[in-house]
Amino acid sequence: NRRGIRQYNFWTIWWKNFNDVIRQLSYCERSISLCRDFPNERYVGTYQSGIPTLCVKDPKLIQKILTKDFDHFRNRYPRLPDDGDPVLRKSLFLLNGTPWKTLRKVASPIFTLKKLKIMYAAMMECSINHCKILEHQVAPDAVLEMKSILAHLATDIFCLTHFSIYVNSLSDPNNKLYNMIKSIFDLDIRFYLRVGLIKIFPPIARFLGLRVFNQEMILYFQKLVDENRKARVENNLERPDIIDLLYIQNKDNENLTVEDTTATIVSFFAAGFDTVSSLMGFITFELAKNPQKQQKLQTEIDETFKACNGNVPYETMLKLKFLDCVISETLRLWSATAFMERECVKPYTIPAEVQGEKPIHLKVGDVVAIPTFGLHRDPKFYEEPDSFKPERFLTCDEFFMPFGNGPRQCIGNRYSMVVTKVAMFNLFLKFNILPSEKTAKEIRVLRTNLQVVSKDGYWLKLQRRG
Ligand code: HEM
Repeated sequence: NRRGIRQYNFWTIWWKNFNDVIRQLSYCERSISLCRDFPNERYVGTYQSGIPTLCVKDPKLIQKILTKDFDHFRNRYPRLPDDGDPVLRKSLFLLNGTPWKTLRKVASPIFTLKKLKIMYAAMMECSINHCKILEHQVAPDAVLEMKSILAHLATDIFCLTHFSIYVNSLSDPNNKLYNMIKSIFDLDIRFYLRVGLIKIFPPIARFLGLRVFNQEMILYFQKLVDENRKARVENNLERPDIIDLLYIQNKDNENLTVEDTTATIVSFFAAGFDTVSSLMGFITFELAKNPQKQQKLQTEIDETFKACNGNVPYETMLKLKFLDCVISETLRLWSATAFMERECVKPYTIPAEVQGEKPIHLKVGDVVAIPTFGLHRDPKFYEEPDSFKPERFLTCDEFFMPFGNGPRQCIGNRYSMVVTKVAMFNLFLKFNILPSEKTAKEIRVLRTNLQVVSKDGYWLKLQRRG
């Protein structure tokens, strides 16, 4: 209020906090209510665990903050505290300043469309194999929790495209690598207690040797990366995968330590694995609830499959229009995070533009949040914002930032799109996906997860197609 920023009044803040605790609302609901309660404000003042935060809602201002004025907002607001772990500390997601810039420059060329083409055959192989296992091992019309089924597929694709390792986790659920990847997301009460203690009492946490992430998992990945790198260098091996692109083909590889490479790979898994399997889970859920859209997608898939004699080239896969619309509409409705955050690293002024506004002076350390989830469901930008209407993306040019924007946007956005296209193409080619008695009427988002996932899972019926 002192800086001339509108916010909820004092009692509403307390009432909303109380309501949040009682009803266990998710961050997504907060993101939506911030957008809908202040429809005409370009920005709103809010608090996150007591930290004053400027919540920016105006697409033009957001674009400026993320791109043109990026120099003022280079850092992501650190949600996870620094626990001294040499691997976590070097993760692309958490790095800031020059070390972030250097690593981002090294890692970005991995994910060009040309480089992703190298991995397309591996993605196709895993996906076709996965569907074959489902066809042979799962009873017709079985009701399955689709996210966990698709997490097996994501594991297989991630492991083959990162390390050239075949995991086949659906047939071998005890596979060590699969279980290590799953353990990244063991965000149980112990995880939050550890993070809380490291944040609030760092000396005690250091004394107790507490770390944010499971150290067995970090050491496992470190060993895997090290052995994988050594085997390639010693045997002059070339592989169509991310280790090859990041380390072997990289001219700056001497500057990349095992810790850098492990941290980069772990951050790809941590940032990408759950988001990709959730996206695929949400797509199956939305299409099960909207059978006409599913049929429309299957027509596109069947025609393409026939036209290519069953061998769909990479370029054709990328051009599938309706599949693209289905993925975009799902990303709009179910953005991976409720808010994106930046920390102000250089004083910044937001000039007054509208009557009643004052210039806002942001200081170093101030936090800016962008309510992506709420903006994607804002009726100002999207008609019937809570409905699943993929066709809107044939013409839509409204606010749409599922992968963020600017130099700190998601590095894996193209990779995610190719993996999801391949996986959904093969799945809907072979199966119809239908609701069952176990299917939730509507999705309730899990409050305790850092990413947007369904609390009740994605229980759906898998029916083989003719
Ligand atoms: C559907 C899948 C995914 C979604 C929706 C998603 C979304 C996002 C979002 C919203 C951000 C923050 C962007 C910003 O602050 O501007 C981000 C950052 C990031 N994502 Fe993703 N992501 C996905 C998959 C992946 C994958 C597959 C990878 C790795 C292969 C990945 C790696 C990263 C990394 C490393 C960052 C931090 C980048 C940096 O700070 O330089 N993501 N992602």
